[in-house]
Amino acid sequence: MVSLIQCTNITKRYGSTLALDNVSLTLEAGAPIALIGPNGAGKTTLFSLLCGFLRASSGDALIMGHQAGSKALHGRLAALPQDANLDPRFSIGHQLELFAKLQGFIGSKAGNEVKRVLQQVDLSNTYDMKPEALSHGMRKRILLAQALMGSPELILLDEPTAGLDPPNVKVMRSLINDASKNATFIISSHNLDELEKVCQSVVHLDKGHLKGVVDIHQARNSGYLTVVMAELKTTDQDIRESLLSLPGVTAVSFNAPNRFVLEYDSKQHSNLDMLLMQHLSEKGWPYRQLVNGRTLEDQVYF
Ligand SMILES: Nc1ncnc2c1ncn2[C@@H]1O[C@H](COP(=O)(O)OP(=O)(O)OP(=O)(O)O)[C@@H](O)[C@H]1O
Repeated sequence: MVSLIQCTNITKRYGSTLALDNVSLTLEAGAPIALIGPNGAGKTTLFSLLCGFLRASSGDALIMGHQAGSKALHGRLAALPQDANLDPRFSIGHQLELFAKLQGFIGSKAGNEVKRVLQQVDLSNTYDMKPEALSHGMRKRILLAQALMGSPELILLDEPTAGLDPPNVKVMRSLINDASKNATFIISSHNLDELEKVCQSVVHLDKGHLKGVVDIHQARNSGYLTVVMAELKTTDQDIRESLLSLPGVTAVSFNAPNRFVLEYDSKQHSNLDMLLMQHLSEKGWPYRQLVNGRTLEDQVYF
């Protein structure tokens, strides 16, 4: 079977800057995939290479079996760049129709496709409006509609929720969830909490290197407990020493104030959560939340 994306030894240099360093990566179609990494990690560069906007200095990127940027991918891949914008001069319907025509929709089919994608993002009423009449969240949804045009199989979204308030983030998440039944999304973002809610796997870049590809939920649920404590009068060190005495506990790490991740042998000690609750209660250390597994942030950055 042909993989959705197959990158082999991709290197990209901008002059003396090495933006991607020998990245090899295979991704399959399916649930949304997150692309993460600190500023300058190479995320936008990787997106641009996959879209065919840039050429690798060396290495190969195949998308659905075709060279990135090749004509065979026309209409099968779409991207929403981080700085994408709408033209303030034209109505939403007008500019989306133009885009539909560029995609190959002819005559009334272009208008029908625009109506279809506007309906998909629940903004049919904006057809005759100009961008200035829309909120930031609505404009992002219009840009998502543009990416959905022609029903591409692969959609790359660069920071789709940047600058959105929580209700709009939720709407965007739900739209992506619905659309991911028919397309594979790769989403680049710094919002790990949000990615965790939408994506199944994570591609982690750092300084141009591929640090790994993680299946979020599989890694999350075996052998880790995340505990958020109420305010404590004791030290992290006291808690760590005390918890390390519990059966099967191998490590306790404090990655944020009042929050720790406990690592344990889940095969031998499947009921550690119960023991932990009892232990905390005996010690008089009240906790707010106890979750099986680790957050995405803990998985990739600690
Ligand atoms: N056009 C360019 N010319 C020169 N250097 C560039 C260019 N584009 C990116 N770079 C450099 O390449 C490296 C990777 O940049 P890139 O934009 O791909 O990272 P990123 O992970 O998308 O960062 P961010 O999260 O800040 O958007 C950085 O060191 C950046 O300064």
